[in-house]
Amino acid sequence: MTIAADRALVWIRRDLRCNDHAALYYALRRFKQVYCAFVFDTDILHALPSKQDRRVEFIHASVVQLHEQLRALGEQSGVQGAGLIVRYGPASQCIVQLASELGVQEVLTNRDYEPQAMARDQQVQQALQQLGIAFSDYKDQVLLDRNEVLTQQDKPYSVFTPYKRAWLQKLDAFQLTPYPVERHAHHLATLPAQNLLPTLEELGFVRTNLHTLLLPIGMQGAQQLLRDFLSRMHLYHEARDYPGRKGVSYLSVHLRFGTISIRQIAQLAHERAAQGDEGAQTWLSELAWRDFYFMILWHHPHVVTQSFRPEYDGVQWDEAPALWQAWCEGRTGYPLVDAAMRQLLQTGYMHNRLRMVVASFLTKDLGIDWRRGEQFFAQHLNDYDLAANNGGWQWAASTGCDAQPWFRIFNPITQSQRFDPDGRFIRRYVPELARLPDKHIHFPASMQPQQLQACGVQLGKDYPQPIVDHASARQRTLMRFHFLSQSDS
Ligand SMILES: Cc1cc2nc3c(=O)[nH]c(=O)nc-3n(C[C@H](O)[C@H](O)[C@H](O)COP(=O)(O)OP(=O)(O)OC[C@H]3O[C@@H](n4cnc5c(N)ncnc54)[C@H](O)[C@@H]3O)c2cc1C
Repeated sequence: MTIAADRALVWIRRDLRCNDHAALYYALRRFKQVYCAFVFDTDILHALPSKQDRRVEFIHASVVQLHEQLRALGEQSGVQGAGLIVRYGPASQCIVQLASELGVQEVLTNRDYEPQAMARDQQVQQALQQLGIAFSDYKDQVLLDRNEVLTQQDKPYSVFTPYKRAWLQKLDAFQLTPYPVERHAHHLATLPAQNLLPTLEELGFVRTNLHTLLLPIGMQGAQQLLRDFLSRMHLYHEARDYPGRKGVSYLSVHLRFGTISIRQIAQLAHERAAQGDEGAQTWLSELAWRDFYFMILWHHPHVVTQSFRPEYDGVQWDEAPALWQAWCEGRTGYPLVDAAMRQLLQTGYMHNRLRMVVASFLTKDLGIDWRRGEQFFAQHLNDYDLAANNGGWQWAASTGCDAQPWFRIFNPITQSQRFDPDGRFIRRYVPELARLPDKHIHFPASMQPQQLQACGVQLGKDYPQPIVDHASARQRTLMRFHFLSQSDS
């Protein structure tokens, strides 16, 4: 193929890898010299509520790793001194300035679907245009893009099952073929002499407990997790709902920051699913949910602040500051809810079943607006992703597309009995209940004080009394949502 142009800049954002990378591949194929850059965006960093943030640390470590990977990739193809240019400042300005300094003809990047990021990209595109520099973006974050799976009337789907059916039909080998970046790596450019990577401290952040968690970082870490998951993917459909078991992939943070390619993992699942592997089939469905929520966010950006279904904005939520505080701190008196919230606070991760349980508990047992819970998750989840988080919260609160019906209310005790039957997960995060028998660990308030005492627990002192009575809370929720019964019937 003929190479027409001279230089390009690949702007890396939530795609912190150099294998199977759409924008990098197209840049290397079309340009003689390709630079890669990442900006620690102060517009995002300054808005974070704490200077101790596992995500910033994860990104920082992954950026350092990516720099090394790019350098090695260049060396394998005879290019010395390749790597990642790292800048700190408002991304929209830094990228334009860098593109101008390097004298590139085009900035290439992978497409983002969040409204704020799209506005930023538009601003960058306009600024570059004034300098005569082109801007292009590529599908990389998702398997099928916002307009690739539409109904027969060319409309976006709002129900998951038919979406998934159409999604699976479209998901052919072509969509899953990896981009062979390595083949064109001889077009990586040697970096300008001054290229220093800032330390985490220089970015104004301090270390968290990230290194103590079982969370390998960067491209290498993602592949390590994938290898582990591949050995048990066939059991996923049976094991995925039990937080006490190692049933899920734990890849979400890597998908969030693009340290792993969605095509790579989907291809592996697709091959196994085609051979009838039920675990792989179920896992592939979860990847479809991911695309589904990206698609919903893009077509319906109002979901960021409002209910997907406008009539649900009429629900009157409670302020309930004491209940809110107890939920945030994992002190509700419902052990599974408390264990889940403590897992989130201690590790930045929460199992999917538990996300559903605590979101239901906040909205339907405590009557608190889903947006507050969504924000709390946004602050604490390592894998926080606007599309999936908003989709998950609106599903649990019944305000979303294809959501849980409003009259279906999770019982936090039976959920616990069903999905953590021997209390293994509860015991890990609520150690004060460790000595309770399996039968009672799901709801200590049902035990006699003497029984509790024999297990070393005094309710109200060692562990809280339940902050609400589930049966009464359920009735209040049915009343709260009742005005919708006309429109739903
Ligand atoms: C209230 C609520 C909030 C959520 N917030 C987020 C969030 O901020 N970021 C996020 O990535 N996921 C979110 N999810 C979806 C899901 O809980 C996580 O993706 C999953 O728990 C991550 O763990 P895993 O990688 O081991 O998942 P696995 O079970 O191994 O699934 C593999 C991948 O599929 C995708 N996936 C799985 N379930 C969903 C789903 N329901 N919606 C969208 N994608 C899915 C994720 O990318 C996940 O990594 C939320 C769910 C709920 C109910």
